[in-house]
Amino acid sequence: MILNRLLSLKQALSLCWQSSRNWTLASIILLVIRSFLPVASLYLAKRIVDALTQALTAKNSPTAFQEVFYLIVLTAAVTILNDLCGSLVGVVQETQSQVVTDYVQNLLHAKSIAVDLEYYENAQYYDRLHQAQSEAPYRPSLILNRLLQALQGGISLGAIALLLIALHWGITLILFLAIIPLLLVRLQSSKQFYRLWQQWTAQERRAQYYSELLTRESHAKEIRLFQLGTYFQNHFKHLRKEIHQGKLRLAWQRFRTEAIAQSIATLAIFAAFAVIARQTLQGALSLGSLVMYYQAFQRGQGLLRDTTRNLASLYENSLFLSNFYNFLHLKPLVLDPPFPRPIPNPLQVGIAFENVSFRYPHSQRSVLEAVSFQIEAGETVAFVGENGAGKSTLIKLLCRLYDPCGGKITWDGIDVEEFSTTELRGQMGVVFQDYARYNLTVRENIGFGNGEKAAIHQAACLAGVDRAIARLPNGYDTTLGHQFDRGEELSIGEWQKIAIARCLLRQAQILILDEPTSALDPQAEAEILQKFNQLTQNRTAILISHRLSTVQFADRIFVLEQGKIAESGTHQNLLQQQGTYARLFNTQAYYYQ
Ligand SMILES: Nc1ncnc2c1ncn2[C@@H]1O[C@H](COP(=O)(O)OP(=O)(O)OP(=O)(O)O)[C@@H](O)[C@H]1O
Repeated sequence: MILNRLLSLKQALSLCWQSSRNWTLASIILLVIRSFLPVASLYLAKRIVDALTQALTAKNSPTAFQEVFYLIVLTAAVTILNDLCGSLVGVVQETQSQVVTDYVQNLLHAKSIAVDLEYYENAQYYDRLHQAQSEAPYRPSLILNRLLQALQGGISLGAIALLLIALHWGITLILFLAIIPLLLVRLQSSKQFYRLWQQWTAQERRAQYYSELLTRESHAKEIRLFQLGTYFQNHFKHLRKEIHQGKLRLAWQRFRTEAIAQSIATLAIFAAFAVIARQTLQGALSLGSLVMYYQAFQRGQGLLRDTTRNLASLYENSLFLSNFYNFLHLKPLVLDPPFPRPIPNPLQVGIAFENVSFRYPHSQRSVLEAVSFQIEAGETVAFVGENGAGKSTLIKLLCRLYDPCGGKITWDGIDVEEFSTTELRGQMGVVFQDYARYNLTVRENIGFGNGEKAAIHQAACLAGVDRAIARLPNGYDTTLGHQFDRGEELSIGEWQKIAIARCLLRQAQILILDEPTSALDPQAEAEILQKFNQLTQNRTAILISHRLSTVQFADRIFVLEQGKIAESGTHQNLLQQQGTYARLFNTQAYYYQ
């Protein structure tokens, strides 16, 4: 346990060091300077009182005021230096914490990209992500600051302890022991807070979800139409109230235990003060020493209190940071082989599914069962089937967003697990059913920094969105969506065409269109289909669609039923077979008559 905490501290410090060496060094230098200043001013106060007492006894000594004046100037200089360092610490800490926060955010983003898609379909992942995202960015610099403050307090305390030991070692020991209950109480409540915070994560996330529902454009229409606003607001308020009540209960509990522990420490200080007051009256101590010891007690108590707070905070921060490391240590399951094989380019034979079975992680339901088929290089195939038959799942497996639970997928006979995932995915141009809409310029939406102007324009023409782009105020440089200033919204069909253009721009060997024309008007659909041969020239293409008119041009059509290939053949073959395809086609054709 203690080892884990120490490891967390070490990791946090190395994060600070890696992200901001110079600022970390500056913090350490300021720490060293500020550690010795309180003791210096204590010592100077003693010297001033003693010099004054001597001057009063010696009466009219010409050098007496000179010495006192010199000591006062020195004390002023020490105080100014202390204030200056205090202000500098503020600047250094703020800058450093920004640098560290950005660094940690970068690590979080890099990990979010690297983890498998599976994690995004798992509530525990979101809990972890939320915990890491909400706490990790600022905890490492807080750890460094607390550690520096604890060290600074420790050094100052050490120096004060040396002063006090000269007075009486027993008193010093009692003063230090008296603070231990406070330290234990604070460590305990830090642990308790962390435990409760972990329990609150799911509630916090749910509350955040309600808040997003209420504030995002995506739900704005339905919320107004179905009058869901108050419903979500009440849920949000209820959850927040529960969390607040939990926090308040903890704060009261913390207050009660800390008050008792704090009183023990204060009583010890005043008992010690009574002892030195008695010694002064007995003439064993000078008045200057009395002042110095009194101040030493006061500062010592303050420092001890701060140090316990810093230690408890260090402990708490290290607990919170452990979530971040848990997140960083998530292991991807879709792995690259140690020595990836070059990907066949161009594909000679084709792609094959050999007895592929699949079940989503955390699900008992089998989605694909021993599915086998071959897609020849350059061929255009289509997958059709009812909702939930497993069509999109096939595509996810093909892109290695998941690996099959049984069987294998091959390219020219080589298992796809032998290729680098990045290279494999680089060979695929995919338009998913739930394609993304980026609130960026048209050019970025299609090219993302790749592709010449002409190539982007050509992709837009092929996808049939060039005319819509021409109507936008800044053409390809128009920002799309409502998120940012002067953004222009497109229709769903136009967004879909932009996604198709994005896919076409990639020089991918395999073109995959999952419901490519679901939002397109009949004219646009007809145009895309006419161009389809041109679009898939020299490429292998996979088409998924519920509109059977869209797929009849495919070289071969596979009908998926409950995770199995039920039929396959050309459009004409399948119609002649009088099976599921013929039934679905005739049903659709009937409604068009
Ligand atoms: N991420 C997931 N986790 C668990 N189960 C999933 C996940 N995605 C899909 N499924 C399940 O897998 C089955 C197949 O889903 P899939 O999306 O492949 O169907 P589909 O044939 O593409 O359907 P549609 O025509 O509606 O797009 C469904 O029963 C669905 O509930």
